[in-house]
Amino acid sequence: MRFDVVTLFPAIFDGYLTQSLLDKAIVRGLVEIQRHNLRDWAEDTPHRKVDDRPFGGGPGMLLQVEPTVTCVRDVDAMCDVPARKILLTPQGRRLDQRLAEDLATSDRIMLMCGRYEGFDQRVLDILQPEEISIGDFVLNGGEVAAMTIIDAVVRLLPGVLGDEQSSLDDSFSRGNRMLEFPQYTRPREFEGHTVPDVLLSGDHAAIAKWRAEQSRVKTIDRRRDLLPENSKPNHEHPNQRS
Ligand SMILES: Nc1cc(-c2ccc3ccn(Cc4ccc(CN5CCCC5)cc4)c3c2)n[nH]1
Repeated sequence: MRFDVVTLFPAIFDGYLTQSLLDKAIVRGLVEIQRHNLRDWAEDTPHRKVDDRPFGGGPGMLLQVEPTVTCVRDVDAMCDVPARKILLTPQGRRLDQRLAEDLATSDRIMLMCGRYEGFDQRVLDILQPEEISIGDFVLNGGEVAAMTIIDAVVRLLPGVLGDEQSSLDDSFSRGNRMLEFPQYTRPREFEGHTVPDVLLSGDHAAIAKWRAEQSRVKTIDRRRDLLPENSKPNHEHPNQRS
């Protein structure tokens, strides 16, 4: 899979791209991440301006339609595979595991990271990107949201996580909607806190039963909304794919 990230701050991704899981996946050719600095498509030099004040007044600045549309079209044309265009915004469809699984089926994804007060509306009207939010809070730009999407998607790609780390039985994966059971490792006792005996018993049926019960109790306590009897569809954003 290839990600193309359009951003004013490509350096924000430096540390993230060298972290082990992603670095290994890139090295193994399972994923490719290309960054594109929107400022390289600015019309006028030397200021390389890509933002301007909103018509009608209001706070802050907006990213202008001309450099953005030109940039996205040029980036899209850099590779034969057309990119699934995603614009990060607080107003988008909420990212959840189902959407991450859907994104993981794409061959190429372009992540459009805005800054300031966002993009001129005509960027959305012309390019018709899918709009995705990572939660009901306002970040300072799209880059952290873009990294979140990359993180959630890359781990789902075949071969990225070793079999022993499979994402198959994550909470939320493949329709699983229960919270995780408590997990323990050595030592068996720490400051008087011990490991539940059942986990040391070697009785795999009893362990599975205990874990299922722990998940159920935790889910009822913290996220009743996840229980099958309470589930409701994730209302898709009007311009979202099905
Ligand atoms: N899930 C999620 C995604 C983002 C996100 C993504 C991209 C950008 C680009 C710029 N911003 C900052 C920003 C500032 C102001 C407004 C508009 N105002 C907010 C409250 C009243 C009107 C919107 C946005 C982003 C934020 N945040 N949270």
